[in-house]
Amino acid sequence: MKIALIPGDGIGPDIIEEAVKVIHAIGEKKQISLEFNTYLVGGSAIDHTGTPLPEDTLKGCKESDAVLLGAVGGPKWDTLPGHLRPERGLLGLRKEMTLFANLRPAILFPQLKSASTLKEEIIGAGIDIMVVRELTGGIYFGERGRVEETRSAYDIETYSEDEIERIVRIGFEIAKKRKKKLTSIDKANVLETSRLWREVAERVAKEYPEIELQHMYVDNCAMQLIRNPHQFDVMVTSNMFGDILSDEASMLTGSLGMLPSASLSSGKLGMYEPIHGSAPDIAGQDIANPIATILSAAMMFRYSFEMEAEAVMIEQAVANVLEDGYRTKDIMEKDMKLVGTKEMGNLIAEQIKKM
Ligand SMILES: NC(=O)c1ccc[n+]([C@@H]2O[C@H](COP(=O)([O-])OP(=O)(O)OC[C@H]3O[C@@H](n4cnc5c(N)ncnc54)[C@H](O)[C@@H]3O)[C@@H](O)[C@H]2O)c1
Ligand SMILES: CC(C)[C@H](C(=O)O)[C@@H](O)C(=O)O
Ligand SMILES: [Mg+2]
Repeated sequence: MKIALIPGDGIGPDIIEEAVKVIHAIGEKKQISLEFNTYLVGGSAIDHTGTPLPEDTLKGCKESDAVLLGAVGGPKWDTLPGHLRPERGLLGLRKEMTLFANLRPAILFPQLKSASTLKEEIIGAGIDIMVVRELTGGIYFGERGRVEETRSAYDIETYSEDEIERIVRIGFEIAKKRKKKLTSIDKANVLETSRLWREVAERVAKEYPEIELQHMYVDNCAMQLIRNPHQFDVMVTSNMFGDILSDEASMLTGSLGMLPSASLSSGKLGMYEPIHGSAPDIAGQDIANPIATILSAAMMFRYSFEMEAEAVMIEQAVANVLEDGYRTKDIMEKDMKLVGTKEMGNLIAEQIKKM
């Protein structure tokens, strides 16, 4: 398996190093031959090549079986003009690789029940929501600009019927394998793109009579997620709404440092990335939680390599380490054992070796 690594900026290199340890542990255990190649995207790419998305990165990623990315961005590059921002490198990579479907599972490990922002009586049996975020369209990719005479700026949201249909279908297909409930989130009381989104979702729903489709406005959804997260099984939504709602959902599971993601195309090639950013405030201090990235590696085995047993092995290793009481700072609680980024990675890799 050929894996492209993009450590990126801030805590990116630290968390990728730990995920690589875990992937190696699986490789050794299951005798899988692994080839890693490292590429630049984001701030580090700007520093070395002058552009946030170098050509050889794009080529290398397209020629790999999967891409594992840490995070990009940071204050060092904040004053650069928009087109040179590190984040544009990441957006460009997703677009060039047609990674239109971003799966962001928000799952609460039972060991972290008291780290969740939810009250114990609301958590009940646990949290398991799949956020399906459209990733290559909408306002993040629309026309944008400034009108200097009027000191104004604009960002345009556009969605075509085809773009909506392909992501909504992914939502239905995932719901089919889960609890058969799909919530489509929009702002159809205001936005024309959302009105089209709803029409398309309704049309596609006719092909999935076994799935219960519900529409919800995004503002209400932000509140319902905290009030009663159990009403959700699969959520499907636009690029920007999915970005925001998935960060919100992460706190139900204890920390932003716990949430992985898979960015998928219609083929097997995918990119796997934690949902959090480069966390400049804690970079280089050995305190970042590497679990979101390690769980993203599990998703890589599941979706790009179609190795479900290996994916489950990684998830089980994470659960075992949490069960043994080890915690990074962001999920630390009374009577637990505080460990750093590296130690957490070592513990999870050791669990795999013991399995
Ligand atoms: N996918 C990506 O590469 C990505 C995603 C989001 C933000 N960003 C970029 O990252 C930079 C910082 O953005 P931000 O501060 O708004 O968001 P962030 O996600 O980097 O951090 C938000 C907060 O969560 C904490 N946090 C994040 N990941 C953590 C982890 N693994 N363990 C422990 N704590 C963690 C941070 O310390 C911070 O307090 C910006 O340049 C932003 O554009 C990149
Ligand atoms: C950094 C940014 C471009 C990115 C996004 O908006 O997709 C991030 O917030 C994420 O959630 O992966
Ligand atoms: Mg985000």
